[in-house]
Amino acid sequence: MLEKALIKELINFHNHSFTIIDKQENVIYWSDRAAEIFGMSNEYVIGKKITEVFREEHLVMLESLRDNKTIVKKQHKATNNIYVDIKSMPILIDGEVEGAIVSEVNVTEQKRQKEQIETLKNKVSVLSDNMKQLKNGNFRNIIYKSSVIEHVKTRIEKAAKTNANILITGETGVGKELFAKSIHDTSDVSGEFIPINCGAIPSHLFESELFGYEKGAFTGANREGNKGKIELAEGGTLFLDEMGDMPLDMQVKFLRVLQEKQYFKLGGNKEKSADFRLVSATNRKIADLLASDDFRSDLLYRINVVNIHIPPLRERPDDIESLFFYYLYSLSEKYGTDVKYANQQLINHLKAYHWPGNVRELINVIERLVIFSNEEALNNEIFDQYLTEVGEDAKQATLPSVTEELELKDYVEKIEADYIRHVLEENGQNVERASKALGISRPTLYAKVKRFGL
Ligand SMILES: Nc1ncnc2c1ncn2[C@@H]1O[C@H](COP(=O)(O)OP(=O)(O)OP(=O)(O)O)[C@@H](O)[C@H]1O
Repeated sequence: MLEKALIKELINFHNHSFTIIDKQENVIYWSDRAAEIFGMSNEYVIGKKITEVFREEHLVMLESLRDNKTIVKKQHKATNNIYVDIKSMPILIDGEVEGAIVSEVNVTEQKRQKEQIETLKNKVSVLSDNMKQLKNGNFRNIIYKSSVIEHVKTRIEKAAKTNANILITGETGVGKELFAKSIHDTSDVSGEFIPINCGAIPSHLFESELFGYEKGAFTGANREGNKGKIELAEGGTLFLDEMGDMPLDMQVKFLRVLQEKQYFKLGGNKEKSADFRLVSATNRKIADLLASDDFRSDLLYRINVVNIHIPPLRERPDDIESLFFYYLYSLSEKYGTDVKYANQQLINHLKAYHWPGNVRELINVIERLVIFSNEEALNNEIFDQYLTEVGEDAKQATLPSVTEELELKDYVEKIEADYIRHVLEENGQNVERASKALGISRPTLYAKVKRFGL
């Protein structure tokens, strides 16, 4: 009796569980630790076929039983949410396999902590980059890590020193207004930055918005008259956003201002001089503007002396992580919540998505994650749901769409990086298994992971 009790104590002394099956694959021993790890009682498991208790693909001990193999595995997925270090052996009697024994120790928590540490390390590095960025003079509000944006910054610094008219192009939400502001901040001008959104002003009000009006210029006008944006921008920068939407009749009038540097206020008879630096922006392609009947090409040539193109976010995935953590912090502050933990899988998914709405879309997604994640970690499902909502397959690695600015080798590299990221995820970030699935050696995979920053 005492002996039996002692053996039981010994078996449960460490954190290892023990399970024994017989030749018919029935469970004949299930230790207390096994019951603890898997949350299944002795009474429930003993006598059952092991395949009734666990899914066959998770059962290493069947290999020991069927193939007479000893197997030692680190971080084996025992169930959908439990990871164990495992050792499995056949039980031999007179050289015959009569059963199998498996011993497991639960490492789910260690695995979770290791992942958290990895993410925290990434966070710290991204945040320290962002800190450097915040000290980055006139570009401090622009968060980036990519060499693509570094290149844009260099072009802006050169262009801002001249008086040339600048046209910023780029898809919606890439941050054209931020870059316009940085041009203003970098220029040596004393006046203000005056933005005007050409797409948002009804055409009958456009002229008075831009040129201003004198007292009593028209019925309903302000008695004192009004300053137009051109006057407000004196000695500073006039930023015409969505320039492609300027009404045609205004285009003619504005072109005259640019040529003559003079204009009349509405209802005024004294010519005023126009003295501003012009920065315009459009999300239409220059070639489309030139081809269309609703935009004058002579005006386009005038405003596009220097072109600054802001590439879409999908062409600079390095910026996604920096922007993500920057906005995660600022939006958590805005909503008065703790900054929640973001696991690597979420970051990888964010980096793989093609962001047609660019940074604006990313900010909206982060806002959702901050508002609707209830646990201590951000809820990945919120992003999956979002992808479904916008018609994307959440599980599929997304292919970058073709753009004219991308060279073939860069496009191929992006596909390669996306696919490797996808296979790594499918294999629980296990480099050994992923390298086998990809048909490349482990060192080659490591080198690629490092190069693509996966
Ligand atoms: N690199 C960046 N760092 C920080 N915030 C950014 C960055 N790029 C864009 N944003 C933010 O993304 C949002 C959208 O930017 P913005 O309005 O400048 O886009 P846009 O290119 O002018 O778009 P649209 O063509 O639709 O007007 C803004 O809140 C802006 O502050």
